[in-house]
Amino acid sequence: MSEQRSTVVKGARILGGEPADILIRDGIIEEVGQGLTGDETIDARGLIALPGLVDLHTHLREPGREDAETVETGTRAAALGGYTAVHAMANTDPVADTAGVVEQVWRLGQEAGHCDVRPVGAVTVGLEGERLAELGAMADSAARVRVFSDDGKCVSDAVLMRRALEYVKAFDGVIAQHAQEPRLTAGAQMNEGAVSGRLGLTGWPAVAEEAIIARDCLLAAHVGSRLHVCHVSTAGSVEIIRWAKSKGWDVTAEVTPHHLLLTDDLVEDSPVGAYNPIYKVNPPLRTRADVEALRLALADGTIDCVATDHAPHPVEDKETEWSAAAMGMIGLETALSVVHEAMVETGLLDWSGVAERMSYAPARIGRLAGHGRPVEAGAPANITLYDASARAGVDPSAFASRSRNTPYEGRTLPGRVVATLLRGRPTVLDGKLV
Ligand SMILES: NC(=O)N[C@@H](CC(=O)O)C(=O)O
Repeated sequence: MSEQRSTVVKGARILGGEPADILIRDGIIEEVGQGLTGDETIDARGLIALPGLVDLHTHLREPGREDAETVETGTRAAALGGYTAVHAMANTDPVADTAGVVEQVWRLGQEAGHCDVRPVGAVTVGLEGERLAELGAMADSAARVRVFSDDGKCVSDAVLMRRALEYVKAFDGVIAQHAQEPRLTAGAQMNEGAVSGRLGLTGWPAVAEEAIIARDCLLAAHVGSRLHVCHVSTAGSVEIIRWAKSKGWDVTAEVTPHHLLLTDDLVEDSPVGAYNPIYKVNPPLRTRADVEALRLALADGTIDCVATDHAPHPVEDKETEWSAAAMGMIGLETALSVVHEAMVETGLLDWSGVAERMSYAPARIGRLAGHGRPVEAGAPANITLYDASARAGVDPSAFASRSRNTPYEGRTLPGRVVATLLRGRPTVLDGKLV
């Protein structure tokens, strides 16, 4: 039998270390060393090699809102952002609450081929918070669902939450909770605090997030199951998660890039004026003190990973008055640069810390085989090549996402994803889709 063609990535600094060559054959890293040669060569001199990024929280909008994003456009954006796998959230139309829908999303991901798409299953039928969805059927389906979430809505009924936590133990699943006590946030428009007071917008108190996280940590401990907390946004939430982890409970958490960088002051005073819905997001942007606590928690491991909460919306749903605008920001194509600025340039994380929080941990939490492995011999060749010395203004018109609702337009961010390899096959080269 003839040997598969090989590729060598030349001179990459794995996790920012000394330059090395990475020899890839048949989708697997065969060898890491010096002076390696292959049938094809990718020049990676000066670039940092990271394990392919994994997102636990992506809204791909298909089926149902293809005007905002499709699996094709969202996974193109993911590849350009350095991702080799994304978890597609369940708040589609129809909702991903059956084996049929999750298999459809999984197949669309395979057909698109830009990165692996692992569907998230809804916890409750129609995200309505009344009856458990077919969790077992989704777990057993071809999509092999392990992460379940009603994201966008909170599983606020404590009995249902308990049952869901118990149920997923059978297949090592995890409930990813969108922690938002609904009655404490009825009509809420932005973080409750000094800025919401001045602007006259209904506040979204930190306690609405923290109360649910505290309850769910206790429930997860009570039934001995796994809880994952979506998009942690307050300093108080960090304290609760730190406490739950100190007890040895199986609780993990994510933070979004935007909650690591942006604050609620932007709603009042930003380069684009006040009341600009580009800053409207769920959970809301919080205070500088919250941002500082989230950064420290990500650095010390209290928060396990970064997840984008890439939430595309069409122009007509965002460019409207604040109270009518949709909540959400896109993030796949800027995530690594934002983490670079918030965590690496501040000295809080090095590149191995970034690899842990943007690749290893999310793959582990999602039980996603084949991703989140170190760049070393024997691992699948899922690799992101990053130019940490680049610096450029964010230009949304260049994005692959179908939507443009980025809060970073015009802002200069560090770094640039130069190439992404999915099982050895380049999905992005020279910063462009292959
Ligand atoms: N994160 C967001 O602001 N929006 C999410 C869902 C949500 O409301 O959490 C979306 O689907 O648009």
